[in-house]
Amino acid sequence: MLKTILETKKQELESLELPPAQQVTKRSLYKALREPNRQIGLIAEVKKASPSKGLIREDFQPVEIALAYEASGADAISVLTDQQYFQGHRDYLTAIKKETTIPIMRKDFIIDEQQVEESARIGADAILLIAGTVSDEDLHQLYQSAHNKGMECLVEVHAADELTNLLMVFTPQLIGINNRNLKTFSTTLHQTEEIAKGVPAGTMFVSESGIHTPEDLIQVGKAGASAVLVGESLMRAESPNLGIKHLFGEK
Ligand SMILES: O=C(O)c1ccccc1NCC(=O)[C@H](O)[C@H](O)COP(=O)(O)O
Repeated sequence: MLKTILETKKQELESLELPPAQQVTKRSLYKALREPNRQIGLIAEVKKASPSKGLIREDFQPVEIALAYEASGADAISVLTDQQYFQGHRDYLTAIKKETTIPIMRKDFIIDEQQVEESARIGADAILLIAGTVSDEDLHQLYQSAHNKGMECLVEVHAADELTNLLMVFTPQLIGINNRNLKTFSTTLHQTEEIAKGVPAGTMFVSESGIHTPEDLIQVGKAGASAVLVGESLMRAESPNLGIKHLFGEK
């Protein structure tokens, strides 16, 4: 699936039109996750659909969802901007940025410098970079470019060897461990437990995907996760607020 998505991204790049730059202040994702509202930080994801689950939330009002996430104590928001596979849009991120006060991360498949510039122009405070989508050297270039434009990065890995190879090139300030197998779409939190062993001491990491319950939070927290990135379980909840309360075991 990842290969298919990347082929689509390359085609989209051929006709990418950069938007005018938004005059916005940058908010620090790193700072927000160093000082989370709860014992473990939450990046709440605005996610209408996905390749693994199809349509997740029919009543999809991205700004209202983001505002409810913020009001419920999320430390940051992840916004899917891929249209073809997730029914996202870059305009959702711009609109959410204007109405919120917490860091907004662009969740897309960023493989080219033009997409980094586009991310800055639409108002992203941070971008997701995914190991294995480009060479680790090119990933480092994109990482440095994002920082030069005032943005931060969540650098995501899906396997222990991916992390080992990445760390031979650079050490990201924030690492994401994705529990989802992008070939089978299955998720297991054992991914976090295993890959976390290779995260350098002092480097924050986020456990992503397949997180639904307070027990899941405890499990990845014990593995050392500073934060979690959660989409589906919050988007399927009756309301984002109730979804977050359920996730943290709050009344
Ligand atoms: O979610 C998918 O089906 C998917 C398929 C292929 C590549 C990426 C995919 N998801 C992106 C993500 O990493 C998740 O949206 C994010 O970690 C939240 O996961 P979840 O809480 O399980 O919705």
